[in-house]
Amino acid sequence: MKDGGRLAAAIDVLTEVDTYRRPVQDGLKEWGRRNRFAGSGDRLVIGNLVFDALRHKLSLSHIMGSTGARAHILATYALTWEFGVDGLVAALADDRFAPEPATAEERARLESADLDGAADHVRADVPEWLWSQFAAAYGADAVAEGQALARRAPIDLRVNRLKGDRDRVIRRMGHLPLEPTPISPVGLRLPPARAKDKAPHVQAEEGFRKGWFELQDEASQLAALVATSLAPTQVLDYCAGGGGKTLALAGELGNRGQIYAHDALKLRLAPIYERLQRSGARNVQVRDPQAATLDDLKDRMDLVFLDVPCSGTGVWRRRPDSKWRVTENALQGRLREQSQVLDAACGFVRPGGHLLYATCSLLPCENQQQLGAFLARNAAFEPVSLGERWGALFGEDAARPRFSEEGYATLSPATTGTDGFFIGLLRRREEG
Ligand SMILES: C[S@@+](CC[C@H](N)C(=O)[O-])C[C@H]1O[C@@H](n2cnc3c(N)ncnc32)[C@H](O)[C@@H]1O
Repeated sequence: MKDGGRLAAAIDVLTEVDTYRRPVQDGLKEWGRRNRFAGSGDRLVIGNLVFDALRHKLSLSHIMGSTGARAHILATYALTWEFGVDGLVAALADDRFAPEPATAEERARLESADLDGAADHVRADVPEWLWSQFAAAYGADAVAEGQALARRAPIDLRVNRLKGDRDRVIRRMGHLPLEPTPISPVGLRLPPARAKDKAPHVQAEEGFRKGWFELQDEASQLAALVATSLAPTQVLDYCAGGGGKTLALAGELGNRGQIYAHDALKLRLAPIYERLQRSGARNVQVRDPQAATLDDLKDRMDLVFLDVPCSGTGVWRRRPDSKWRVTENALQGRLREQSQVLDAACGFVRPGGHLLYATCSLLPCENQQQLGAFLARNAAFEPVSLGERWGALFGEDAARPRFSEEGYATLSPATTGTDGFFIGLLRRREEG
């Protein structure tokens, strides 16, 4: 396919995604079934166009004076992908499967790419109903935070210290442009793919199959490093899911102590068994909720790690379609789950032990406010400031997240170059 036909296909897919609020991957699959002539390269470019259009949905609507899929896709090609108006006009002229040529008004709007007079949430590409929370939390930086969340994310790898170190992985994977991550000492980063390019499929690498590394954003790596810096020997990963954090904790604990991996949903734990095998971790016990209870762990854990379900506002770079699907109702549901998880899991912490609460959200209601409410219900716990530890853990020159009064850390693409992520550390008082 030429670019003209790909632009037409992207408009079709985006129309479907917008109309039925479908995940992009479903829309792409359906389009692929109906158009079997398209190759994988075509599907990649079509997908990239749709995802990038969704990243900038509000600002592109303002520039184009239209909320339609055609306007968004044409603007993505000309502006975000930097083919310019001439490049777009040429692509549309060059292919009989292309959409209609750009109108004079479309061309003029693309030429001026004017965001003057656009509201802040439009310039930030943040859904309007969430803007008051963003603005309250990030003040003068809120637009920059939103804009950083609208860019493509790099691919971060976490090197598994049970199997080697960062230098070895760089040496053995010299065909990829890997760079050490700026903050995490076990992270490696690949730059985001540009425009039509395909991101490298790192899971096809020999090193992945051998367990030298896992895919994991730097923010999640840092949460695990904060946790293991407490040198815990008994750890409960209460919301272990597919095991991303469990594996990171295990990689740092060097097979010492015991990690219990639990999740409310047996199905969510399914990938963990194969991942643990690949990683070489031998100190992880998976507690399937249907087969085992956690009663024997009450009051015994040095550390309870809570990677709770959340709105996912911090990972919009990776899932731009989720930005427009999240609803007030869903957010309220997550808030209820988070407080239930906190109340259910805190009883496993031993006196003097720690509870680490993490979300991939940038909304204070899911983060510091959720912990504030928990502390009001549980006098046995107190906050532990990460602000004072950050430099000692990651180096005095390391980028610093925003720290709340209590010392909770909020990481974000704009401040730490990571996904948006919250880490709050609490300690159970000795007498609690
Ligand atoms: C953010 S995901 C965890 C991701 C995982 N830690 C990782 O790094 O791959 C949140 C998990 O919490 C689980 N969950 C939700 N409610 C729960 C509850 N009440 N108790 C335990 N787990 C719960 C969900 O099933 C989901 O797997």
